[in-house]
Amino acid sequence: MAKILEVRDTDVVFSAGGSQEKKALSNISLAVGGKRPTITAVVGESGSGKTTLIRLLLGFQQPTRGSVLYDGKPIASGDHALLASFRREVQAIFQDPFDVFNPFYRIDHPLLTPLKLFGLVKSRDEAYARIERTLESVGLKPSETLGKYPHQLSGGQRQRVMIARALLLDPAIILADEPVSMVDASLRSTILAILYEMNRDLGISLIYVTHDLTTAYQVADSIVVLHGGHVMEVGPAEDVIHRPAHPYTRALIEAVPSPDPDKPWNLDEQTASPERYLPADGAVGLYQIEPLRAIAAPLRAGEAPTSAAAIQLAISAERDRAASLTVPA
Ligand SMILES: Nc1ncnc2c1ncn2[C@@H]1O[C@H](COP(=O)(O)OP(=O)(O)OP(=O)(O)O)[C@@H](O)[C@H]1O
Repeated sequence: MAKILEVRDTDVVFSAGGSQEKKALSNISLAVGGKRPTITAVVGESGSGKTTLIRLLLGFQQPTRGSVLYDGKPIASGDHALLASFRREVQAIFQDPFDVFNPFYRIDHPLLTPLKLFGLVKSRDEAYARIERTLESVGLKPSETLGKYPHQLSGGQRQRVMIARALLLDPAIILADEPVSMVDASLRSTILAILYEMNRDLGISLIYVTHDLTTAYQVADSIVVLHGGHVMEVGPAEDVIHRPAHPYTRALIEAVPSPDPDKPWNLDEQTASPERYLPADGAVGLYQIEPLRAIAAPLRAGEAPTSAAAIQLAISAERDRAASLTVPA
């Protein structure tokens, strides 16, 4: 059964010079994984503690109080078997894919290394077959990706290679720290759709960290609102957005920009035609669209497209378009 990754009653306090202290996280409890794969969005402004939370969940940051548990056991317990499964089953996707890749290695290197490290393949051919399959699953052409150096790929391609790298290890949980904040709007849709499909089709649980409530609403089952290291509000995405309980959440929602300044962010217009949200260049508008999670099943032949399904098709078309772009030499 899928394991649970959990932080329980944790504080993280940093030294802020001299006797000064900065409490980056206060009394945080959060769990992800388990039987039903979910997407949990952690939403907060700059400095709210989002990255500290991800670092805590990855075991890169020690809690000052409380514990980080995987499969019910503290990851800091020195249990090597637990740590090995944690390192393979819990993967991360970061904001800036350029930071992650060593510029002196071809893109093949960071894809081959974890496969070898975890003993997941018996031969180089098997490794490449697996890598090629995974690259294709995130909309990349292996022939245009492998053998290249990181700077020869676009930001969106690098981001997808990073997602492929996480997927190669067949993870149960993915922690995505602002995975779309450095890419343009059309790639944002593509990458969000990939994250959504990882959850729906591969049964991976995700924590999606973002400062953007609209994309959180689009993909997440539940939303955690973080402010000053405290959880302000947590609940199903529908409730947090439509019926925010905390004044801070209400303020965040009111601050979401609308594509039409004369029109407020109106999530009640879910039955409206989706075409109005699709800009002429085919990129899917991120505002006022229906949540991807509303799509329960793919379209069947002859079935009238719902507006949500039409958006999904537009996203797929956009992904195909992005995948067909050739890499400049
Ligand atoms: N190593 C550190 N030493 C001291 N203070 C830190 C350290 N890391 C983070 N902080 C502080 O903790 C708070 C939370 O930082 P964190 O990076 O988690 O926020 P964030 O929500 O990810 O912000 P952003 O969206 O800008 O990346 C901030 O006030 C930050 O200055």
